[in-house]
Amino acid sequence: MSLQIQMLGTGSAFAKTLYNTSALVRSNNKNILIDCGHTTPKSLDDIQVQPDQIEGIIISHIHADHIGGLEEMAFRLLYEFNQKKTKLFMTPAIAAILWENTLKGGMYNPSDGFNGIEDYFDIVLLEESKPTEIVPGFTIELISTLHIPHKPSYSLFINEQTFYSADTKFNEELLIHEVINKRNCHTILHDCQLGGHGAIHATLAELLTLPEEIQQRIHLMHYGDEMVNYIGKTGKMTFIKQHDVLELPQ
Ligand SMILES: Nc1ccn([C@@H]2O[C@@H]3COP(=O)(O)O[C@H]3[C@H]2O)c(=O)n1
Ligand SMILES: [Zn+2]
Ligand SMILES: [Zn+2]
Repeated sequence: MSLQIQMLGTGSAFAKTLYNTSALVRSNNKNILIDCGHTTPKSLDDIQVQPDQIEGIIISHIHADHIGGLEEMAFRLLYEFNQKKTKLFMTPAIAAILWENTLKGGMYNPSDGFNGIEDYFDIVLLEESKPTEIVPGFTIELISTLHIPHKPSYSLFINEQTFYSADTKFNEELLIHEVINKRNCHTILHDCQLGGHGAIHATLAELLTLPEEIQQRIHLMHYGDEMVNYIGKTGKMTFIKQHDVLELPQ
């Protein structure tokens, strides 16, 4: 048994030199994506992983840097890979809006029988806050986060031991009580806005207020192109880079 996470991108929504923040989790030879932004298919191609090698995609929320690559993935599976489908793992709240609010514009094609999201993907609904083994050895729990008010968005616990924030405002209570005290996560992948104030993301200044023993567990992701100016200024936290691989505890 092994569990690895490889960052496909570590960039913010508007980064131009970094791919969108998303990750490839490998569990016992099954590949699962965490999010699929508009640059994710290119990043997968860089590491020579093809769409038909992806078992499924977990959706954290429906901003384009997290779901903008879904149309390409589905169309390539359909037209280049012999009508294969991949799974989409998401909560009912995301499922209720993903097709109508986003995918339908490009993918609605009734004359060929493509009327809805289930014509392109195998939908797997996940209950919020309920750990679910989605492939052998890989359990996720989706936790509602503070991102855009009234828009569903989720962080993930992986096997109750790793925290992947996706996009969220700084939430000290969640980090201390749920991530550290309750689950004692030793690996934390956290979004990081390098400057400005934290309207919808955790800022570096906010993350730096955490105790050092928590900071040393944190790998920063979802940062801007100006990251190079911040090397050495992140306390005990480190930047994870695109295509870096971490072995995760099981
Ligand atoms: N209230 C908001 C809403 C959005 N944004 C920017 O738009 C991006 C959408 O993707 P993201 O990765 O959530 O980051 C958001 C902000 O850059 C923002 O800066 N403020
Ligand atoms: Zn984002
Ligand atoms: Zn977002």
